[in-house]
Amino acid sequence: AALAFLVRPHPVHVPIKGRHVFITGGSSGIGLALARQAAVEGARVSILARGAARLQEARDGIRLATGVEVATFSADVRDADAVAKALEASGPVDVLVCNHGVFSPQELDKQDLEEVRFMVEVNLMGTFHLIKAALPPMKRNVKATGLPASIAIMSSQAGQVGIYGYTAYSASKFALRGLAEALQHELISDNIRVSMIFPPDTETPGYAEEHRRRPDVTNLIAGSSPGMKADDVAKTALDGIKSSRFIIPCNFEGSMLSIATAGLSPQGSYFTALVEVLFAGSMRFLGLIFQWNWFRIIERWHARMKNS
Ligand SMILES: NC(=O)C1=CN([C@@H]2O[C@H](COP(=O)(O)OP(=O)(O)OC[C@H]3O[C@@H](n4cnc5c(N)ncnc54)[C@H](OP(=O)(O)O)[C@@H]3O)[C@@H](O)[C@H]2O)C=CC1
Ligand SMILES: CCCCCCCCCCCCCCCC(=O)[C@@H](N)CO
Repeated sequence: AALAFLVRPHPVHVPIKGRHVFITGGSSGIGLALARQAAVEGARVSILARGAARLQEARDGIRLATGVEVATFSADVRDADAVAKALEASGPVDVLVCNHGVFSPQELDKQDLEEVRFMVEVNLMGTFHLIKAALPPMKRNVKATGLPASIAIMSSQAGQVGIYGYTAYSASKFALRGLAEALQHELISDNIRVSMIFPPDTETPGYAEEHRRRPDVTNLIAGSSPGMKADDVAKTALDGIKSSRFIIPCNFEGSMLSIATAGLSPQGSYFTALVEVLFAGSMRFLGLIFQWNWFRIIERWHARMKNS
């Protein structure tokens, strides 16, 4: 009962029908699935990415599948001015989904510093650029309509646990956690909710590309969490955003991982808060078992490399 009183912020329903949903990385993978599903649910959808050709293909594909015309904006999220211009042109956003992301897995010792900078610039700074540009009109729109708005950030399970091969990627995704938790404090009085989505490996063009170069150890560790289809991640993400959930896990392992890494994140659901409190200890214990297994994988892998 104490928890029912404590949980903050109280959940609200964030409607998307008839509202402006702006999705970055909407020309491929999870972002494209999100755009398609938001269109089906009657949202006015805008998608942003760099490549105009893939944006056009995405737009045609969504029109074919749903009859809905999405707006497309070609910009690199690393360019704050280009992002500001795109958001100016798109009009006030009710649900901003910062889904864009790049990932080049490699041991840091072997990785180019330029690749590290690239992931941090796109995944972290790109998200700052989007939020900075979207906030003023979003606040005005919430005041005018009285409806809650949402800023959703696409993280990853590698944004909840750092694993071999993902030093820069995990760093960029962990940083987004700090951004999201602080941002929710700053925006709660404006009736703007913040959500983070934590998918496992997901079948997308980006993942297909990544899989070609990902270290075997990373494949083995990431394999601890069963992969998902982009449509399923998108559905889970949209449901969580509409329910103003702060932490949105995508599979069962992700739910356990979210309990093990709940930290002091906001929790609006009394039931989830109860589960977090009851299972914190055992999830930590399970986490230790996963780390025991991962270090065993790493040891055996290096032993094999030495002998070969
Ligand atoms: N696939 C997976 O296994 C998982 C993915 N994620 C996260 O989900 C998100 C989407 O991943 P996924 O669908 O696989 O990615 P894809 O590589 O399939 O698509 C990435 C999208 O982001 C756009 N994008 C990339 N860089 C920029 C940039 N600098 N500026 C603007 N747009 C950009 C791409 O378009 P363009 O290149 O034309 O700019 C494309 O639309 C990422 O944040 C990723 O970290 C999380 C967990 C698992
Ligand atoms: C209580 C303990 C339970 C723990 C079980 C879960 C273990 C998760 C292992 C890490 C998975 C990393 C996936 C990265 C996906 C990704 O982001 C890349 N494909 C690039 O996009």
